[in-house]
Amino acid sequence: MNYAICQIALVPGNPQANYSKVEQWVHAVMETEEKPDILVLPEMWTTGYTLPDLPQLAEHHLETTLPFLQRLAKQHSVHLIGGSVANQRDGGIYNTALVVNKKGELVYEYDKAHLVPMLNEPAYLTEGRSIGHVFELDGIKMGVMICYDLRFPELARSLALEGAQVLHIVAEWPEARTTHWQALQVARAIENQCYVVSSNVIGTYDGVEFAGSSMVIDPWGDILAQAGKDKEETLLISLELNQVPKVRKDVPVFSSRRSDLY
Ligand SMILES: NC(=O)CCC(=O)C(=O)O
Repeated sequence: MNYAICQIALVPGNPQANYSKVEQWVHAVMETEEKPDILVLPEMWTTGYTLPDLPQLAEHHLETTLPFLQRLAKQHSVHLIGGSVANQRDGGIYNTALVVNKKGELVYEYDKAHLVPMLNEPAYLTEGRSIGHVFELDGIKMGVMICYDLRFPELARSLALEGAQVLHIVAEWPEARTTHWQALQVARAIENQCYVVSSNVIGTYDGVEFAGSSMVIDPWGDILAQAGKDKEETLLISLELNQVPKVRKDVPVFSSRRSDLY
């Protein structure tokens, strides 16, 4: 399964500029020889972290991003892990991840369950009311977690128990905690024996510098690819999904679990 992972600098508070950047990126990446099957976008990529302005900037019920991604998915026949966007609904603003398959169908939608206090999300956003579940693309079970969710092993484990072979992390993770960003992703890959694929942003907003360092980690915990910390970049990589059952057989963590104890 060929992946293209997007690491960009967002234009804060300017959805039109970000749609245009992402559209150009999609067209460019679909012209590469790798012909990706799946593209991955970062967190809150339409607006960036302009939280106080979200009542004016956030779309309603994914009314702009969903048709935008559906059009690109169909045009290029590519699956889109569409990052997340600020999404107004039911009187709140959610940080909502969305996945669109290559036919342009919305196959998954998830509201960030763990809002990040260090970026003041709880003051402006509404937390999701359910944990994520797996979805399927080309018959492969997968999951999405949004940035701070990475710190909660319960979510990753629950997705793995549902059969996820790939966990996607869509993020705007700050540079100040780069050590955690890397270590937690490697940990989630090792403990769940699955691929971890992340898309983070670069640049600075409101005094917060973002870490870049988007990553791909295999089910053994080896880092297969990692972007730089301060430049826009695309990671192009092919995942060997048969590695997942192989690692799970060699180190049979799932059958050693004591679900009678916890
Ligand atoms: N956007 C985020 O959720 C950032 C998470 C973060 O800063 C952290 O976990 O540290």
